[in-house]
Amino acid sequence: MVFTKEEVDYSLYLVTDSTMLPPGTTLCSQVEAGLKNGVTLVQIREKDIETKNFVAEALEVQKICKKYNVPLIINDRIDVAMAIDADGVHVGQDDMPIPMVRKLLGPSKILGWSVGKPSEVETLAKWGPDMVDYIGVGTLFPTSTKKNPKKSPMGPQGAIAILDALEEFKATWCRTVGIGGLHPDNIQRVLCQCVASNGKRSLDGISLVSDIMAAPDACAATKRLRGLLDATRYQFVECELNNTFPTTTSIQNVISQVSNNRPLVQHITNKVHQNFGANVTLALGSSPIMSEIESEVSELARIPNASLLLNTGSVAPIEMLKAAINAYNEVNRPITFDPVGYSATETRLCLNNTLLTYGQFACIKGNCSEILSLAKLNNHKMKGVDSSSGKTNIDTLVRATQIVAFQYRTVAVCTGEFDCVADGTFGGEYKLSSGTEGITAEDLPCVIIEDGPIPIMGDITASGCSLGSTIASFIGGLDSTGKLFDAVVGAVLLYKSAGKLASTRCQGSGSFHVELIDALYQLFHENKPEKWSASLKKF
Ligand SMILES: Cc1nc(C(=O)O)sc1CCOP(=O)(O)O
Ligand SMILES: C=C1C=NC(C(F)(F)F)=NC1=N
Repeated sequence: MVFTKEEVDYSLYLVTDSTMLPPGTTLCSQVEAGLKNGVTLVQIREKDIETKNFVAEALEVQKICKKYNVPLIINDRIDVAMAIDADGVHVGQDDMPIPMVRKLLGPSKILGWSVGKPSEVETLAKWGPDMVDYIGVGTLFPTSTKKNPKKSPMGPQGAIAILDALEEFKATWCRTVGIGGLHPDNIQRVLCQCVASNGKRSLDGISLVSDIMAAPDACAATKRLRGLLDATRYQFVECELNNTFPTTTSIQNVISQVSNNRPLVQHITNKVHQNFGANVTLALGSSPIMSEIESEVSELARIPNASLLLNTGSVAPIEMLKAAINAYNEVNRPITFDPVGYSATETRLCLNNTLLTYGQFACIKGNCSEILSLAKLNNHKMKGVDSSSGKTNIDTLVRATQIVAFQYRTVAVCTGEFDCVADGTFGGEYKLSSGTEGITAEDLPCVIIEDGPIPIMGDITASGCSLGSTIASFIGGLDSTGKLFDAVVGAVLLYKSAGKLASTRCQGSGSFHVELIDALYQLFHENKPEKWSASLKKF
């Protein structure tokens, strides 16, 4: 049977490996279990195997694929592919050059290429639509399946760059599958985040090896993967993600919910912020815990209304930070991420990028420099960890906030004299292939919160960090009907209003600290947002 290229379903692409089979299973039994439960494309990949055995194995697998009417791709071995009349071939960058492979295979066979950087996309685009039919985009996450990996994990943000290159070089025919360390805990995040910046395409599927080949129950493993692919929503928090414009009433409801639910706000943060952050959290009727103990993080995440504030000024070891992200993502409890000094040093850039690759955040909050850097609109390094002194115009700040919200599928906050809040969650919706159907970052809902300059805000420690505590409290305190965007906007509006109020009452930076806590306490417990001084307007 010959498959026309248009009808190939790339959604769940199994790549085999006979070196990781659990006891009692065979290569064929694992492949068949996959095909029975939703695998849509199979690739035989054997690194060190005698050709005779490879051919025998390929013929066996081919027979099973025919039974399920699924195409069979051979990795690297074009001779074997031709010998058994397989449906296609997959080659890597160091294998036989694509034009030669195409010449041997003929025009109707499926030809796949491993792609790890935009320049390789430019090359395939130049070859045109008769050459590469699909690309394996990776390595997304660390994996032990591929030996001597030459590529370091690119994460979803790296995949976005590849998708952008396909759009830039107009390789519209080319399909894409993500690969490398894909498992149920990161697949929906990948499907959500890996969208081209023009919104016109997302991954056409995922490709994996060990999640199925090493599974003692390959049927169950495949069913789980199929379920994640067929879902249309990635609900990474328990509250509502659909966006409506926040009103004083909806913000009042948020505060009532926080008051009633008294969220546990776990702070993993820098030493300077700890004490003040805990007091801000208490002023907001919430319960702070400053724990950096890896072994208790799963327990804390399971406490009702738990909420994590991850402020990367913390010196906690990266493994502990990863464990915390995992623990909260696993139970759909919110994480507020504050990439302090995002790109001020190589160390911080690497740490923050790793963490951003590693988890899904309900909110990413930063100052102008941090958000501009995250949005790659700030090509020079940040000056220290304080927000940049240079004035950036509001349009640029809004765009940067929207880009961060879009690319990380989160509610992004950019703080400064004007605070911007943009909602990039799309209600948690995602689609294979068609991305956000053309909706781009600049289409995202964005609000601006202002109350005039409050210069003294910059004269105390942890004022920015404590907005993080406020956001984490508000998100953590939501009921399942509460809306994420309302909570974040409400937190920023309250914090700005309290800052202004405290600045009118204080005698200097020392009393400002105290007045700020009092103002937060009073405005929170009074819960009359219509009286707050800060203004909220739609961008
Ligand atoms: C075959 C392969 N190619 C990769 C690439 O990055 O090109 S990563 C990889 C192995 C993926 O295995 P697992 O799903 O077990 O992580
Ligand atoms: C190295 C590889 C990278 N990607 C893919 C696939 F996902 F199938 F495209 N297969 C490989 N063998």
